[in-house]
Amino acid sequence: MGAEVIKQVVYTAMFVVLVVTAAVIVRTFTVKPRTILAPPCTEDESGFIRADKEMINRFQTSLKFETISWEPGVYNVEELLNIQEFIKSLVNVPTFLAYNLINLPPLKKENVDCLRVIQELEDMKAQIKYVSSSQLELVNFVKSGKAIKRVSETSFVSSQTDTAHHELPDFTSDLLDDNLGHNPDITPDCATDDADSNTSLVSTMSEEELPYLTSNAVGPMLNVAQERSSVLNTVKVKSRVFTRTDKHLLRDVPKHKPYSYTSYSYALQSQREHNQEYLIGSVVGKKGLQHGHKHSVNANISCQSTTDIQCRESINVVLTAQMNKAASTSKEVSKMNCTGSNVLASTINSVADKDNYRPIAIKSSKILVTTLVLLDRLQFQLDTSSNQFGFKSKHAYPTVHKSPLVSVEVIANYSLLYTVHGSNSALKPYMLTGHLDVVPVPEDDWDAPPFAAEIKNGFIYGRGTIDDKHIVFGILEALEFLLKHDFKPERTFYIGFGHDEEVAGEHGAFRIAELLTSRGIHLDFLLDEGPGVLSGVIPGVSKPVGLVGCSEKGFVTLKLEVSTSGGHSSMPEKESSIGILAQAITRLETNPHPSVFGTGPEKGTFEHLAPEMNLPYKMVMSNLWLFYPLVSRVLSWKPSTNSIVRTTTAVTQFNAGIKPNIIAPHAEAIVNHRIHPSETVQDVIDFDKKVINDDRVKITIIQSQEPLPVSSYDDDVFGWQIVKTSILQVWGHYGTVVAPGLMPANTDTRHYTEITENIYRFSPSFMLPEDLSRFHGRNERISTKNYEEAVNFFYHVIKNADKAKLEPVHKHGEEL
Ligand SMILES: CCCCCCCC/C=C\CCCCCCCC(=O)N[C@@H](CC(N)=O)C(=O)O
Repeated sequence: MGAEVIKQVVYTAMFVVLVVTAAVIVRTFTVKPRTILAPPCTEDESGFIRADKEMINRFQTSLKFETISWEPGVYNVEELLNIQEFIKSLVNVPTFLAYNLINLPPLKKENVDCLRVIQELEDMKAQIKYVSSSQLELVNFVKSGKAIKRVSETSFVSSQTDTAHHELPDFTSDLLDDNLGHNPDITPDCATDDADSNTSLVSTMSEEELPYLTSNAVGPMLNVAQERSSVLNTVKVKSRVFTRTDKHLLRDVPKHKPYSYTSYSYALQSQREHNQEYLIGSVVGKKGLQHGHKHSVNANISCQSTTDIQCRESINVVLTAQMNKAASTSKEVSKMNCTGSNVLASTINSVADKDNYRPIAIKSSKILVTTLVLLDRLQFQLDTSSNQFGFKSKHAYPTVHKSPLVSVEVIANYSLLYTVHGSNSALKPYMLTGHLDVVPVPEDDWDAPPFAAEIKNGFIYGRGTIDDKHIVFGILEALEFLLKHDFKPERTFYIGFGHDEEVAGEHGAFRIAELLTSRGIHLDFLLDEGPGVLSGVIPGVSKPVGLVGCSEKGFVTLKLEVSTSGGHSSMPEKESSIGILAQAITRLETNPHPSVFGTGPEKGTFEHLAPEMNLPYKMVMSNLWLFYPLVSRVLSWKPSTNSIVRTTTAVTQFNAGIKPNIIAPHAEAIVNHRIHPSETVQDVIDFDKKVINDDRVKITIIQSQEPLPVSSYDDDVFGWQIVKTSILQVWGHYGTVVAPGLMPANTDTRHYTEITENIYRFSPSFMLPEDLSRFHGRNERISTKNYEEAVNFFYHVIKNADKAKLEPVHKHGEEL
C-alpha cells in the first residue's frame, strides 16, 4: 500500500515536471516580437537632418551656459563687471539660451502680479526659520553703532573711493526704520527721510571711512559671518568700492524721462591669511526719484564663502530684511506698482543692461555661474502675448520664433512654453518636454572641461549633454528644419522647457502644467526624458534596447536623528548618538526592501525583450511565471538592474560631531528611497521602522512623492506607438528593439499627470553600461553622431504624431 502511494506521488511529480517543461518549451518558441502600428515617415518627406558644423556649434554654445536653480544666489563680484559686456557680446551668438539671457522684454510694472509677489515674500519668510533672530542680530549691530566701528577697525584697503559721497544711500537706515520689516507705515516719503539722515551720518565720516559706511550693510554681514565661523584666524578684509555704478553696472536713465536714479554697487572681499579662503559680499542698491518724490532705497546683498555656509545664510538674512521691507509696503502697491518688484528690479538692473531684467546664469571658462533661486521664488508674470522678443532675426532658430504657427510664453521667469498650432482642432494635442537646467559639477577632473563643450574623439563633453540639453536643442533643431520645409501641423503640440527639473520642477514644469490645466488642455500623450537606447545594459539582450519609461519610481527622503546627552569623551556612555545611528543605517543597508519584481512595468520590459534573447535567457524570460525568483535575484546584482526590482535605499548624508573630545549629542543622516510603483511612501516608512527597530532613532519625512501611474504600452495606444516607431526609425538599423520600462529616477513628468494618462520617458541617448554613471557624474558626453540621431528622433516624433490615427505596419503581432 505504502509503495503504491509512493509510486503515485512519483508519477504525479513526473507528470507535473513534464507539463511544466512542455509549457516552458512551447512558450519559449512561440513568443514573437510586438506589433508596430504607427506609420513610419517616408524618406521623401523628410530627407535626413544632417548635423552640420553649425548645428553642432549651436549645441556646443548651449553647453557653455549653465543654469542651475538649486543654490542660493551667489555672484563672483570680481566678475560681475564683465557680465554686462559679456552679455552684449552674446547678441549674435545663435543660441536659444543667449536669447533667454538677452532678449526678454523689459519688466513692465503693470504686468507684475503684486499680490502674488507679496505672497511669495511672505511664504519665503515663513520658510526661512532663522531669519528673525539673525535679523535682530544685524539690526542690533547697526543700532549699537558696532557695525560701523567694527568695520572701521578691520584693516580695510580701499581700492577706489566714490566721489559723490553725499548721494550715497544708507542701507543700514533701511534696516533700522524698517523695524524688522514689519512696519506698515513705511512709505516712499519715509525713504526721503532716510536719505536725509544718511547725508548727516555721512558728513561725520572721514574721507577714508566713507567706503566703509557705504558698505555698512555688508559690514554687519561680515561680522556675523565671521562670528559664526569657528575659525579664529585673523581676517584681512579688502574693501573694494566701485565708483558710481551707473558708469559700470547700471543703466543710463533716459534723459527725457522725468525721473532719475542713483545706483550703487559695493563689494567686499576678504581673504583669510593662511588658507586662502574667500568671503565675498556685495551690495547693490538703487534709489529712485520720480516726479519729485523719492522712492525707497532697495538693496540686494549676496555673498559667497567657499568654506562657511553660515555666511551665505547671514547674507540671505539681509536680503530677506530688504524683502520684508518691500512686503511691508503693500499698502503702497497701487502708488508704486509693486515695491517687491523694485527690490528685485534693482538687483537685476545692476547686472543686466537697460532692456534686461533677467538674472544671469552663465558659466564659461571666464564667467562664474550665478544662480538665482531667491529670485525664482518671486515669479513675475510677464506679458509675452505680443511675442515681442527682440531676438527673432538674430536667433539660431529664426523660423521657429518667427513662425505664425508658433507662440512662445515665458513661465515663472525662466521656463518656456511653445505652442505649435495645428490646423485640425479635432486632433488631441501632445507635448514634448525637456529641461534647461543642469546639475553642478562637484569636481572638475574631467577628460575635458565640463563647460567648454570640447569635442574629443567624436564626443562632445559637457554638463547637460545627455541631461538634458540634447533634448531641448534636438527638439528646436527638428522643429526649425520642419518649419523651414513648410511643415504645417494638423495636430497642435506643446513644447515645455522647465528651468528647475533638477530640483523637482516645482517652479517651472509645475507652472507650465498649471497654465495648461487652467486652459482646459488635455493631452493625448507627453514625452519627457527617460532611459534611452541601452546597449549591453539589459542581461541576455545583445541588441540595443530602446527603453521607454512608462512609469516613474516615487521617492521619500527621510531624516534619521539620534540625540543623547553627549559629554566628555573621557567618560563615554556605552552607546553614542553616532553609534546608534550608524547601527540603524547598517540595518537599512543590510535589509534591502523586498523584491517586487514583476509587479510593475518592468514585467513588460522582459515580456517585450524575451523574443530577442539568446536561448537560455529566452527560456527564462518568456517563462517569468516560473522563474521570477531567479530573475529577480540576478537583476539584484547590479545597481542599474536592481533599481527596477525593488524600492532602493541610498544613504546620502551623515552629520555628527564637532571635536575629537566631545561626544556628539546629536547625529543625523539622510536616506533617499526610490519607491517601486507597487509600493507607497507609507509602506516604505513602515518597513524602515520595522528594520531599524529602535525608538531612539527619530524618523521624519523631508520630502516625498508617490510613484507615478503606469502609462499604457498596449499596441493600440497612440503615444506609445509614436515613441516606439520613432525610435525604430532612427536606431532600427542597429537591430534595436523597443520595450516599456520603469524610470528609476525622477523627471518633470510628475507635474503633468493631471493633463494626460499617457506619459512616456525616453532620452535619445545611445548608452553603454559605463555611460550610466555619466548622469550627474564625470565626463558627461554625447557623440556628434548621437546628437544628430537625437535631432532626427524628434523630427520623426513630430511627423508621426501629426497623423490622425495609427495604421498597422507589421501584421505579426502576438501577445505574450
Ligand atoms: C532591466 C532594465 C534595466 C534598467 C536599467 C535602467 C537604466 C536607466 C537608464 C538611464 C537612467 C537615466 C537617469 C536620468 C535621470 C535624470 C533625471 C534626474 O536626475 N532627476 C533627479 C531630479 C528630479 N527630477 O527629481 C532625480 O533625483 O531623480
